[in-house]
Amino acid sequence: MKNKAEIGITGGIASGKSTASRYLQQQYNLILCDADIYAREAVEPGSEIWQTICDRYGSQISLPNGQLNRPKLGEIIFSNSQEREWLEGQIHPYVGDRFQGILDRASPTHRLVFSIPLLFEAKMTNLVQEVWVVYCLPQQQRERLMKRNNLSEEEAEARISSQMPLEQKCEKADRILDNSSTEADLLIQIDEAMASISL
Ligand SMILES: CC(C)(COP(=O)(O)OP(=O)(O)OC[C@H]1O[C@@H](n2cnc3c(N)ncnc32)[C@H](O)[C@@H]1O)[C@@H](O)C(=O)NCCC(=O)NCCS
Ligand SMILES: Nc1ncnc2c1ncn2[C@@H]1O[C@H](COP(=O)(O)OP(=O)(O)OP(=O)(O)O)[C@@H](O)[C@H]1O
Repeated sequence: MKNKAEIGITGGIASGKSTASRYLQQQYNLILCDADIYAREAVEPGSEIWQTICDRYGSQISLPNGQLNRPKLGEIIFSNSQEREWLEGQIHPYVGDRFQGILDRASPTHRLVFSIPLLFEAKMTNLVQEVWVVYCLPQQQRERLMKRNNLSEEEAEARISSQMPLEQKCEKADRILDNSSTEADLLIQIDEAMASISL
């Protein structure tokens, strides 16, 4: 059993968390545990949370194969903060329990990195020893998100503004990774960080 993961990676949507955490997994053999995966697991067809969501939003929210219509759910929750908080209230306890279960089962020799987009918002800082925030400039974040998810400027802005401002996350960070230059530059900063904490 472990009390905490060595590193918690957070940041803004599309700021570069996956890029950073994948590198820690591949280059440094840390075991990567990703909140987005657990949030998807929580709403697998047939689960209790899936049923609760279907009951609330009706047939518009599921696809013919039973999976949730994620773009539709995104439209609903990113344009209405009450609905977003309701959905988070369903999913975050499941995600928190999932991380706790991993700590309970981990051997002290395992080195873990938890990637948690809403680490501060969902009050999950107690799960990790150090919080690393991946930062990029607001305009880059918007452009990367629009490009990757094929969103309009307005849709991208709604998603970004539903999270704690990235500047505020940086103030709470133990370490800031600046991803406003190239991806290669981000990886160099990770190498420097890893050298200084000798994991
Ligand atoms: C709204 C949903 C269905 C949209 O799904 P979609 O496949 O388009 O996006 P995906 O799940 O890959 O999330 C992409 C990114 O959006 C951001 N994001 C997700 N949920 C939220 C949220 N509630 N508030 C702010 N940002 C969020 C995160 O940075 C995440 O990495 C989905 O994001 C969801 O179920 N969100 C609620 C669960 C949650 O809070 N997840 C974050 C785990 S800490
Ligand atoms: N330094 C960079 N320069 C240009 N594009 C980048 C850079 N770093 C990441 N990207 C691109 O930006 C997008 C977001 O990166 P990534 O998926 O790592 O972010 P994320 O924080 O994990 O996103 P999400 O919150 O949506 O899960 C990806 O398409 C990625 O290829």
